[in-house]
Amino acid sequence: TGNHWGYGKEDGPSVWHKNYPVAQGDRQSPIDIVPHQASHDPSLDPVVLNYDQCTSTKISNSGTSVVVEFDDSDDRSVIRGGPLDNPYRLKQFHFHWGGKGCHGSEHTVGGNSYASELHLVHWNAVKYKTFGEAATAPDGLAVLGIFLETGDDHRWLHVITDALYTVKYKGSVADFKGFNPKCLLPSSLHYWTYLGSLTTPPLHESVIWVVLKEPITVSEKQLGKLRTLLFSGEEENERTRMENNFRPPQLLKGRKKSNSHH
Ligand SMILES: COc1ccc(/C(C)=C/C(=O)O)cc1
Ligand SMILES: [Zn+2]
Repeated sequence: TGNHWGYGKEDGPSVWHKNYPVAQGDRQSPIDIVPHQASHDPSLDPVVLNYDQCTSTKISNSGTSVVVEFDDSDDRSVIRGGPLDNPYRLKQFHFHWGGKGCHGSEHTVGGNSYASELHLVHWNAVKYKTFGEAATAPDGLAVLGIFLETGDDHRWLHVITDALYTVKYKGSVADFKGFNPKCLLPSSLHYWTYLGSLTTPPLHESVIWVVLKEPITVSEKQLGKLRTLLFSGEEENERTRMENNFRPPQLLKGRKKSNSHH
């Protein structure tokens, strides 16, 4: 039932346009970010993250990624400043990653991809009443993208990877309280920004993207734990490991190169 999409040969990014024609729109994400072509915009303010009162509520396997949800009933956890005219409330974060040793980020930088990419999804609760409404508005969502490169263990990522066994199968949900995503930020909030879209169906062109220039470092072992998740549900015969759940870069279609805050 419903529009089943995924990352396989038959249901992957190359055929999403059949059920979601906006996939061929003129502000689709992700994109290849070309640093030297990114116009440096001195009027761009720093991005500010107020995650201090931020606490997670649950973790789930959406069938396409692992998602950590937040209580977005007030403005306790917001992103503001930068290219944003309002504060945007944190709703959830999720990851995209590759297979063993190969790349898995969605945005690329000068044609190079990272091992993984973390997306913190926020919505404009000043202008819109619900997340669903914001998700279809041109300035409805702000997604903070953070690249993950492989190296040493990340000292806090284990809090997430140690909980993955509770959400192995599509559709599983578990309590996941008290996690503050502040611990997943790199030291610098220097960023690129551009107008784009969701990178999974329904691919709404409703996202102001803020992609941090500095990656965080995680170990191959920690990434490997993401790959122990399954795309498939507990009742399915096929056990398909969750990996390569990333959409490749899309055409700029006349968009100006990303703006850059030093
Ligand atoms: C209204 O339905 C939605 C479904 C997915 C999403 C996201 C947040 C997609 C993505 O992360 O690319 C938003 C709304
Ligand atoms: Zn994403």
